[in-house]
Amino acid sequence: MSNPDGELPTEAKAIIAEEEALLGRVLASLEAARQRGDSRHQETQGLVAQLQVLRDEAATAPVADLPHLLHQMNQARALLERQGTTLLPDANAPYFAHLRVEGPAGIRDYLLGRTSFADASADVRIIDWRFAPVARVFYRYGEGDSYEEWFGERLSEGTVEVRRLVVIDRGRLTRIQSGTLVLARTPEGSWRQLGSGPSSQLAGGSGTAVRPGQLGVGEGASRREGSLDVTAMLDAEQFEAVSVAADQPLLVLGSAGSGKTTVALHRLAKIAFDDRARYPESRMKVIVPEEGLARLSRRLLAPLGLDKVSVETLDSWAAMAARISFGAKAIKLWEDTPPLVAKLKRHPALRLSFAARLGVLKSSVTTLPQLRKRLAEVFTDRRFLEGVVSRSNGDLPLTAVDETVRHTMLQIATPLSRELEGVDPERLETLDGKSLESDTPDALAGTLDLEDLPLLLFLRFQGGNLGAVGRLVHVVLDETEDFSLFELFVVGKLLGEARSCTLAGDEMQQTSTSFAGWPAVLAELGIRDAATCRLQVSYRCPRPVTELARKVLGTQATTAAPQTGREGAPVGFHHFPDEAQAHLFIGEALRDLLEREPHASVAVIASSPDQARAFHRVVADMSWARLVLEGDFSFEPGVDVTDVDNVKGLEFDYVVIPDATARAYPAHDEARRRLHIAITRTSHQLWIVSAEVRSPLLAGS
Ligand SMILES: Nc1ncnc2c1ncn2[C@@H]1O[C@H](COP(=O)(O)OP(=O)(O)OP(=O)(O)O)[C@@H](O)[C@H]1O
Repeated sequence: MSNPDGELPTEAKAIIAEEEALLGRVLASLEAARQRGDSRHQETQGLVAQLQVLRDEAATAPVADLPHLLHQMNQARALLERQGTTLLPDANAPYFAHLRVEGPAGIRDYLLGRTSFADASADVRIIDWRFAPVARVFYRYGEGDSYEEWFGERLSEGTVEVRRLVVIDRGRLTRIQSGTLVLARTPEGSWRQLGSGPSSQLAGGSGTAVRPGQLGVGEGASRREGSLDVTAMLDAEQFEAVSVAADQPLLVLGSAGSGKTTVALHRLAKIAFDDRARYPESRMKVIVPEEGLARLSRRLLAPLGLDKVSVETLDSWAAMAARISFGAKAIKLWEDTPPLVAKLKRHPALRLSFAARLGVLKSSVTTLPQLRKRLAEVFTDRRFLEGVVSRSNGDLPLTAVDETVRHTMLQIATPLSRELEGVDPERLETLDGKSLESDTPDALAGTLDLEDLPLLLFLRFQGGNLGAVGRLVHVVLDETEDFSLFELFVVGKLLGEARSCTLAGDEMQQTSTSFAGWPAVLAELGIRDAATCRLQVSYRCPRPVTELARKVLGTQATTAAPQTGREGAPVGFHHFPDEAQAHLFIGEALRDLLEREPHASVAVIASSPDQARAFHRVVADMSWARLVLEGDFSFEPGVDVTDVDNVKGLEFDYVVIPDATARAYPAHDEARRRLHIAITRTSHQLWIVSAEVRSPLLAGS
């Protein structure tokens, strides 16, 4: 539904006029501030003006209100002291929400933004969403609600008169959302009213008018700079979680797309802002399992003002921590550990076996060569490994013992190059110029597996400490269900006694069977009293997608179904006799889609890198097609051809699963979770394509 400007209801026209006038006032006020001097000076002026307003209020306020006003003045003063690096609000997008309250001081308009600014003479108040007490009113109450909030020592009561989300793009108002009323400016400059209802509450909204067999619902037809800022959209439950005291460990649980990453990163922003001295950015860290999510997290942190916080993948973090801890310039790593060996080395059963052997493992041995030797003894000790397998309750097969011993023997063998020391180097090259070791088991000699690093750090800690690895004041672990207990142990030691951390996770998205459960995760980190929040609303996926995702999970769905208010296009199922036909069909559909919707973000999520490569050949010559197998997503419009292991935590307008076959996704718990992850990356429309034998997980769909 859309109305041209002239046909807008009177109420809508009044809202647009009011918001335009407000923005005009803000921009004029900012321009005046800018002209009065450099922005730093003006920020000072803004805060000084704010202080002046508070002081004026204090002069006439009842005695009972004074503590509250003094509290606010103190905070403004603290801001003044630390505002050496803060600037005026960005005139391109100075705020993202408008709140009008009728309270003890009469009617007041507040604008929520990322940098505070006040101009009393122009009646302009931009407040920082992280800091201003009144921001709580915005996040906790709806339009027309009466509110009661403690600001410092004072109970403030009033009514929320206006609560609107706005998008300002390059200094121009482009979107207003007031309850279910959504108004958007067209590229031609007129205003139209978009469909009402919960579907329009997400970025871009979603259409349901899809022709059968056609991919695309119009989301990528034009550029989307004008989408609502998620900071403005945090729901009351999410804001509550963001506001949990910094020294309280917080576990954020929820189904795919419920906003766990959003909450964890906003909490980080709030903690950094509230107490910069205690929580400097340089000593906070975000650790995630995959490169793609690391890149996305960096992109999300930048607008929150946290570009200095380091975001690392588990592997790069462990490699760096090990190098620092052991004072080693480089550690020769083998990144292609056989899957079964990797599974054993990350399994909770190994942690239990280590615990049982700690008496033997505990010693003053702390150097890398010594600990490496100790680890090699463990991984060639069949009796010990059989114990691990039996502790895994059938999760690890007995063949894991042989594989681990064989792999370890090759790693501890003397590298061929050392054995052949003194021999003419030219004679040690093969005909194609490679070294004698490459591509042979000898290449393994002298290497460690990536999975060994947390184990070595664990062992090193038993001997005393972790050496020079820097302490952390707060850490965000995202997709925590994929961290091994050894990794968690090391993180716990780096956090020290304070244990200030945010753990985001969803047990239904574990990609291996090594998840030991949330109590074990907390215990390993040394946390006894975590606050827990379980996010209830699925924001990313429309209803047809969440419903299919639940069905695919089957008995693996361990929690209640999330609420999902958003309708959307039905899931498209397409089956072909053979793979070549399926690929051709998808290729054509993508070409057609990208012609109609050049700004769409699409993922073709295959079950494995080989399958991704196979499909990519079909579209390789298209400028919009990218093969992404190492998490190197660009987040640009176009098609990313990738595999399930790359996409955790990410989202795309359109998702195509090209190989929903019985081979790729058999009736197996791990396959259920993997298919569920691929499915839930969808923001707007999902296609499931299969050839030959269809996956049994889709039976009845
Ligand atoms: N309150 C909200 N209103 C509207 N959109 C929201 C809200 N909270 C989060 N979102 C959006 O929902 C999407 C999913 O959020 P996010 O990635 O944080 O979820 P997640 O739980 O971490 O997902 P996953 O389990 O897949 O990692 C994002 O596009 C985010 O901007």
